[in-house]
Amino acid sequence: MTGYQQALGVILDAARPLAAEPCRTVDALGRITAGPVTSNEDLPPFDNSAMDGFALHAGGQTLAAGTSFEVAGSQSAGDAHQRAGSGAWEIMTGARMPDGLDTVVPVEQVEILQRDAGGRPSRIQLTVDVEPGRHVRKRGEDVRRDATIMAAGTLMQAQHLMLLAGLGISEVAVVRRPRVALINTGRELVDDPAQPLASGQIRNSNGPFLATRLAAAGAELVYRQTVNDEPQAFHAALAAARQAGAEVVISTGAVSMGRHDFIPDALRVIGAEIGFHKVKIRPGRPLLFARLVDGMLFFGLPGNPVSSAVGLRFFVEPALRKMLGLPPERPLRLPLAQDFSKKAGLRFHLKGQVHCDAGGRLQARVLQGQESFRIQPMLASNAWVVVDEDVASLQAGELVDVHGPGHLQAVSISAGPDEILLPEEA
Ligand SMILES: Nc1nc2c(c(=O)[nH]1)N[C@H]1C(S)=C(S)[C@@H](COP(=O)(O)OP(=O)(O)OC[C@H]3O[C@@H](n4cnc5c(N)ncnc54)[C@H](O)[C@@H]3O)O[C@H]1N2
Ligand code: MOO
Repeated sequence: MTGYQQALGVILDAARPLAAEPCRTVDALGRITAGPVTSNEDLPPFDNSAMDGFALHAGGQTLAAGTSFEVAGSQSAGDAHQRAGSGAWEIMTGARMPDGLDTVVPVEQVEILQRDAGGRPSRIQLTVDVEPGRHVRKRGEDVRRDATIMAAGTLMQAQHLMLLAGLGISEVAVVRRPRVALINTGRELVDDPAQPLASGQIRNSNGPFLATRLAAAGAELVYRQTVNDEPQAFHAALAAARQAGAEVVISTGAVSMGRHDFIPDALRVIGAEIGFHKVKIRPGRPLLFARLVDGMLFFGLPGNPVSSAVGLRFFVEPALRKMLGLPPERPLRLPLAQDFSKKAGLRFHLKGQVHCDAGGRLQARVLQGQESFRIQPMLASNAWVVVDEDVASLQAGELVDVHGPGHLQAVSISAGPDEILLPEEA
């Protein structure tokens, strides 16, 4: 049987980085930059006031408390540049500094000595010493024109869109999303939640989960189909996936030892090159990886819900990462909350929970209910705890590898070691 690292090597050899495509900034959430992004503008675009107050000329000297100034003009946010001349200018937060002025004193730090007929300040006096350059946000202080603002391989989130918007960058080069097809196999599966179950039927829970996770992993789901256990139906779905432009095909079910586990043979008859079948892991041992004749990558994930989740997270997602131009993931290393023992010779991927101990330090816990058919414990899980093949037991406090729920989703931290809601307690 293939070890996990060896299997990963086979997958990464087969996966190829994808090309860049332009993307409107407004649509760039969750996309990955294909190259460095450079600013064409200064941010802020001009020197401006950080406070509501009065703009002054200090010329490098501290202005002493008690100094008084005529108020020569007023400048609000949005006003174009003006020449200041002598005296102070009333100024609002964000307003462009009048030419010749270099310092702002907040309105709270002046006494208004006189007002004009309209009630506006016409003469002021400083109540504190004012350092030169105070409360002025300089042109380009945040970002200089021609500066690199993002490296290649940056996952764009709201803050990236804010900076791009702030710099007037309306389009970015992103890595094209890997196009993925999902085929759920099994004559027992019912897709429509409104349809009552006939005897022997179950609901297709893997389909919605995998579709959701694929989107979160940066892929585009171009085709999805549920098929029975007939190779013809599977071959038809494969053809439709190809037609839809899929470059990765994921199936669930029918990869183990049963009479209806047709996937390996159905792949062989169409000339697929099987990279591996069965990996030294739990859950998800019967997992299969193949390359189809046209170069499509094929992942045959086992049908049990958690096995399919592990297959996606630890086999498909590394391939997507490579296609997206991202480096391999580095797990967190966190102390284990409890003693844990397992079968040596298999790498375990466990429903885990990261939380803070009583002292506020992070810990990782292996949840109860690890069987691969059990979905409910996944609701208490915010991370995957991974224990390597050669390890048989770990003591509380030893470090373990912890992975987020998806390769683009960091571990979120639970407030406390919430017990999972077990069926008998529900
Ligand atoms: N004799 C052996 N039997 C099994 C072995 C083995 O080594 N020898 N391995 C077990 C392991 S481990 C797993 S995992 C499963 C994998 O089986 P398959 O990938 O062939 O999957 P199925 O038999 O089609 O389904 C397994 C299980 O999952 C349910 N299922 C399938 N699809 C879905 C779906 N879309 N949503 C929800 N649940 C689904 C299905 O009804 C079965 O209960 O094989 C073991 N057997
Ligand atoms: O290991 Mo199989 O993946 O479900 O139980």
